[in-house]
Amino acid sequence: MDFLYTYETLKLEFPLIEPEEARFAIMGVPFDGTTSFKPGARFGPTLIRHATLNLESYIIDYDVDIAELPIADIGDVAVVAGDPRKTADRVRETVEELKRANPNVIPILLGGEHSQTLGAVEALKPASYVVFDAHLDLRESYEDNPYNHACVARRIHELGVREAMFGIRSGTREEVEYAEREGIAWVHARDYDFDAFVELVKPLPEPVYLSVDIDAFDLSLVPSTGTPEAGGLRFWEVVEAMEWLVENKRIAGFDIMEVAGSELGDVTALTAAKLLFHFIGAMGKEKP
Ligand SMILES: N=C(N)NCCCCNCCCN
Ligand SMILES: [Mn+2]
Ligand SMILES: [Mn+2]
Repeated sequence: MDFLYTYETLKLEFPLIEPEEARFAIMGVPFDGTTSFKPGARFGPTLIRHATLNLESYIIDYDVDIAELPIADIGDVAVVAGDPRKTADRVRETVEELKRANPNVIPILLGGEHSQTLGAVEALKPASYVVFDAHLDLRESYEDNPYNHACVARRIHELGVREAMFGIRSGTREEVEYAEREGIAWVHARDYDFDAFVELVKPLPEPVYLSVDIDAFDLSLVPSTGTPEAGGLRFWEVVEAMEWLVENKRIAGFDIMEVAGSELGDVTALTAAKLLFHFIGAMGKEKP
């Protein structure tokens, strides 16, 4: 099917199907118009798709071959350079088109700045937002723009979506106070463990939107990202949390954001690609 705002890109290497028939629909959002520190998020979606070429489609952990699952790739959303709100509007409209064509499909965004998660959340209207991130992203505005990537969790909270954040190690005093005042739960990367995750996420209402800002991981795994921060989470810590969510909660959508870089085979994209395959594999295992 055709979408108003997407265009064709590099695809995964195994056969894909049309979005109308798919259980998962991958879409790239190559937006980096408000990147504050390290550039290259516009290449994130392409770098992640390219990095998947290195991976087996058979996921050894789950005895699932994701090449046998119904996956679509609808390409990349055409961005409005420098305008995160207009681009997120296109993301929202694209996800709405997708859900109209196939109400059961789970959109998977590859980004691209975290600002773009807002468009998907607006379209999907989840009850809860679970996010792995180094940053609180609770600013009222950043660099004169309320739709900057550093404000995305605040905009989502304002929609009435319940939030829980993990891997946090950066924010302003105002953001910390806002979280406290608004009852937004977050766990510092230093304090993170599986039990802390389950305790906070268990009571959350469904469906849940799961967002992974790639900078949540330890810097050694994700050197190419917009605002890198030392001291993050291990790969399997995030995978184990994701597995619990997939087993225990209805998932509305998933994204892997803030992947940047300028070289094929970048470590960051390899981390993101493996996480992507594990998400699809875990979903394929749990709910056939
Ligand atoms: N959500 C985010 N990614 N926030 C990070 C914003 C950039 C903070 N720079 C502060 C630099 C002060 N010298
Ligand atoms: Mn971040
Ligand atoms: Mn973020």
